Amino acid sequence: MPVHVGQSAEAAVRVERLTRTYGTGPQAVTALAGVDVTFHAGTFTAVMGPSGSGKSTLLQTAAGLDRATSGRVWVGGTELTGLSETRLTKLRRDRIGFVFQAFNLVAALTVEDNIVLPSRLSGGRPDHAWLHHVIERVGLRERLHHRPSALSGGQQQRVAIARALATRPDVIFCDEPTGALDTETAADVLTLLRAAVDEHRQTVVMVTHDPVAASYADRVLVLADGRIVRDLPQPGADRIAEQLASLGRRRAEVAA
Ligand SMILES: Nc1ncnc2c1ncn2[C@@H]1O[C@H](COP(=O)(O)OP(=O)(O)OP(=O)(O)O)[C@@H](O)[C@H]1O
Repeated sequence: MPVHVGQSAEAAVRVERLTRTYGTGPQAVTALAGVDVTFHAGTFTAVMGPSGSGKSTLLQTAAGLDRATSGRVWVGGTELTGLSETRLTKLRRDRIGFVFQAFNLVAALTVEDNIVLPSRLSGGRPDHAWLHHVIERVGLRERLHHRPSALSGGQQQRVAIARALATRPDVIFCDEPTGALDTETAADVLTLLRAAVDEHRQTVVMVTHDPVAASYADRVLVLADGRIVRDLPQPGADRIAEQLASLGRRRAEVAA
C-alpha cells in the first residue's frame, strides 16, 4: 500500500469496533458504541465532544486502564484483549505515559522521585542522559528537591509530563491536561506535548474541551453518544469551535 509523504503507516494504537457498557439491564449506560480509530506513530490527536460522549472511556480503554465490553485494542503490535493483568500492567509501564487534569503526583515524594518513579517501577535502569534532557526540557532543574505541594499548578503539570516522558513511552494519553491551568501555563504544557511528538516521534492522544488546546493537535476527533462523529485534520481553533457548536445545535434539534 502506498504511504503518503508526511503520513506514517505505523499504528501506535488501534481500536476496532470498541464498545464499553457500564452496568446491566435497564440501568446500562453505553459509553462507547462501536469506535474504530488508528492513532499513527508520531502524531498528536485531540479527542473532543460533549460531556458524557465517551472521551475518557475511549482513553481509558485504549490505554488498557479499563477493559472494553467488546472490540479489540492494539498498542503497537500487542493486542490488549485477553492479556493478563500482570502483562497489561507491564505494557502500560513500558509503553504508555499518562497525564491527568489533577496531576496525580505522589505528595510525599520530591519532584525528582516523582519523575523517576515509573522507571523504578519498571525495574529498568533509568536512562540518565534522557532524564537530564526531560528535566531541562520541562524547566524543573531548580525544583527537583521540592515536594509537589510547593509548586504551582503549571509546575506540577510539568512534573507530570516529565514523569510521563521519563520512560520514553511510545504513547502519551492525556485527559484534560490543561483543564486546571491558566491560558499561559496551558500553552507551555501544550508546547511540551507538541515537542514530544515533533522531536521524539512520540504519539499523543489528548482529551480536551478547549478548542485552543485542540488546535495544537494534528487531528481532532469529535465524539457524540459514544461514536466518532467528526475526524478533522489540523483544524484551527475557530473551525473546531464552529464544529462543536453545529453539533450542539443538531443535537438540540433532534431532542426538540
Ligand atoms: N464507572 C462508571 N459507571 C457508570 N457509568 C459510567 C462510568 N464511567 C462513565 N460512565 C458513563 O459513561 C458515559 C461516558 O462517560 P465518559 O466519562 O467517558 O464521558 P466524557 O466524554 O469523558 O465526559 P466528560 O467530558 O464529562 O468528562 C457517561 O454517560 C458516563 O456517565
